[in-house]
Amino acid sequence: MTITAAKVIVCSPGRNFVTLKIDTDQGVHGIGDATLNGREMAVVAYLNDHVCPLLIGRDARRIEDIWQLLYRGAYWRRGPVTMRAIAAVDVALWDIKGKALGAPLHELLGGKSRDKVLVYGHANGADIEQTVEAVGRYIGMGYKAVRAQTGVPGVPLAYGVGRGDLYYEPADAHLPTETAWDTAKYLNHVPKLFDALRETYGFDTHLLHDGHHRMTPLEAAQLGKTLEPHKLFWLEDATPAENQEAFRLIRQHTTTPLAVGEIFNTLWDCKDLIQEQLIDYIRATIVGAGGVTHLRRIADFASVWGVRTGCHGATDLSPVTMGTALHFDAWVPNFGIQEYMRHTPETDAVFPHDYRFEAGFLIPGEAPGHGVDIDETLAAKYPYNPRQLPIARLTDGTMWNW
Ligand SMILES: O=C(O)[C@@H](O)[C@@H](O)[C@H](O)[C@H](O)CO
Ligand SMILES: [Mg+2]
Repeated sequence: MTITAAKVIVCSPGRNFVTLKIDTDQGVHGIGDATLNGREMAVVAYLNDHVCPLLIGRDARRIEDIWQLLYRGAYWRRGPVTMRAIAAVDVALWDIKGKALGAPLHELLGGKSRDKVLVYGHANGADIEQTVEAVGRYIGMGYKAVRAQTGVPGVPLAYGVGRGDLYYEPADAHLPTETAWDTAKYLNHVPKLFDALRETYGFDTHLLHDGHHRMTPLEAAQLGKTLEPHKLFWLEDATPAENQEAFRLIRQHTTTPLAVGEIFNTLWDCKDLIQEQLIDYIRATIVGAGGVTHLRRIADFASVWGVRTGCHGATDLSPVTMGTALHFDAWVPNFGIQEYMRHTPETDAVFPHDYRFEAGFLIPGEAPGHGVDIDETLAAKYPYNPRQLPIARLTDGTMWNW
């Protein structure tokens, strides 16, 4: 089965997506996601100029060899651009293999370990009252797990506070929106949110929270300790993780479960975090971490150390990544949870898919491959719309982590 064409499709049905379509001489095609929020065109160039020409004429069945070709063969390893390009090729090839064999992706991985995938939704509000109401709406929709973020008094445009009920897209302007940050105010305020949530809804719903890389390790340790009585499912991205050792300090001070990894690209970004059991959940996902082939390697390594998966699932990961992740989640033995931020109806129409939400779970579906396609005619109606993620500055103007 020979690869005859590889085409990059950029579209913006509400937000930007980069999609790779690979054709074969047997009439079977596969789709992969290569979206890198705010830096999309770098991956487009990487694919068009350096990867697609390498694929033509190769045997589409040799997924592992093509993965190694793109990883080792470039000489320059790792990084978000390279690994997203590799992920797009890898996912398209798994899709082709599934379609050629008439098997859904989870069958190729080893079959289902579970019939449905536990997901968490995103509830947020400008203040505690609004966030408590938003969490109630998610519980009303059947969610068993909800991430809660709230505005912080004195911190304009705090992370995680959306503008609508269901949809949240932080990449909102051609040039980055400036937001403010004050960790002391945040640390005083957030525990009050979780007091209110536990008082209102009890302990039957899993609650999660995202620190979005804003705290120092010691501040994160303090927050983790304060939130112990609230029994979070996890505290995410408590501190930046370039320095994996930073998590040792947090770990030594709190039993609040820790999750990190949405910006990780390879196993090398989380090797120490996992083998020293400094985290409980690894949040790397298909598009960020080199596709099914590499994420499976990370998950297997994590399983040795009792670390569970918690794939990133924000809206900047296209339905192609979501569909693929759900097959992965249905198979992976050390599954934890899957993030699920809903795509808009415009996005869903451009990417017809087989997965569906049912009472707090997503069901991957039984279509061959990953079950997600692209409607190219519809996609062409939504041209690229340059958008960047916001930046954050401390009150004295110092650049901080958004
Ligand atoms: O946990 C999450 O989903 C967030 O951290 C993301 O929304 C993140 O901000 C975006 O993926 C950035 O593009
Ligand atoms: Mg996050």
